[in-house]
Amino acid sequence: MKITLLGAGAWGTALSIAFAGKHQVTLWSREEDVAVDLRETRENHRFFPGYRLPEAVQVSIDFAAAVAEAELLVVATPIAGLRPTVERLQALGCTLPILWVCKGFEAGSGKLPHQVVTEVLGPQAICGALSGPSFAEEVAAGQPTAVALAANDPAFAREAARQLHTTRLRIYANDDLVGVEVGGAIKNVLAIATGTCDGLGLGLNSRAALMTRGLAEIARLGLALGAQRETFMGLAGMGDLILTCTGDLSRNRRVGLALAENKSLPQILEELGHVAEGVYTAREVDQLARKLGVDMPISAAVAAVLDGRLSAAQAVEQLMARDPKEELA
Ligand SMILES: NC(=O)c1ccc[n+]([C@@H]2O[C@H](COP(=O)([O-])OP(=O)(O)OC[C@H]3O[C@@H](n4cnc5c(N)ncnc54)[C@H](O)[C@@H]3O)[C@@H](O)[C@H]2O)c1
Ligand SMILES: O=P(O)(O)OC[C@H](O)CO
Repeated sequence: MKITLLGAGAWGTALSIAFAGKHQVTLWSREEDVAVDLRETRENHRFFPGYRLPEAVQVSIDFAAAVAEAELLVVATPIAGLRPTVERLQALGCTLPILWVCKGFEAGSGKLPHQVVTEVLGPQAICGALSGPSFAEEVAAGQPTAVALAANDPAFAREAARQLHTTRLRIYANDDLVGVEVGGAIKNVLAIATGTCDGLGLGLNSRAALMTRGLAEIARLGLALGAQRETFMGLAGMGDLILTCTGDLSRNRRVGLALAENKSLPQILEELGHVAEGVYTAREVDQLARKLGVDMPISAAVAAVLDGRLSAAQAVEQLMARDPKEELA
């Protein structure tokens, strides 16, 4: 299959390496210097140093040409880049099936990726999300990984999962697009919480409590948005939550660790050099939860710390000072 990846950050570059063994891959970069680097050195020194791009991967900065030669598009920008990217596709009259790999609620609108895509391209667009526990570095290195693929068309989800599946990257089709997107979005907020907790030295009990009660928050908001509870026990829910909350490769976890050192958010993001989606999604989740009347105290605390309304230590005290409640309420 001819696949064009739109976005040459860490994840787009890693996926182009993973897909290249089985498919004809084009990697489109919006930054010309990244494309030149990739062509000349076969390495993305800016976003993904240390991993070699196979010779077979074509590198392009020509958006229209990269789209024209594809049978499947994979949008690999952060969620902030999803709307502008699909608007460019719409302007080209593109009717190709589209997958996205970004995780989050769109800043400002609070929309999930599939809502953004169908708002721009219309409900007839065949599209879906590839999500789950997957650090770019490990996927590029060919380490065994399993993720979920959900779409607005279940037959497309199954076929795309079958096509993209390899012996290194297991892809499980899932019919619950909302659940897959919600799990991937909120785990980033909880990874910031867990990183902060670990950075403050609050111990392993705290980490387990945050992850477990965090999963309850994911499920509560997900169910309110129409997701299926079982999805949150799967790869895009608990799987990605475990990975991102405990793995130091996570950018979101590293934001939390740095917040515990009282570094300012601008400094943290500058040092990171990559997107940490939880920083933008925390506020959207907090607002959506309030609007829908869903109790999400951990996500609210993360939003308050990121906005400078609470210190990390104050957020912990506030969470622990809440009234007792029933676990399954
Ligand atoms: N890195 C990972 O391990 C990983 C794994 C799974 C999912 N993801 C998700 O994939 C998405 C991209 O992550 P990444 O690691 O590649 O980020 P990154 O910070 O490494 O790279 C971001 C890329 O997106 C491009 N970009 C940024 N804003 C854009 C815009 N407005 N329009 C077009 N392009 C834009 C940048 O030029 C760059 O190529 C995020 O939503 C992330 O949560 C990342
Ligand atoms: O580095 P993070 O925190 O953006 O996480 C990367 C992936 O989403 C993990 O599945």
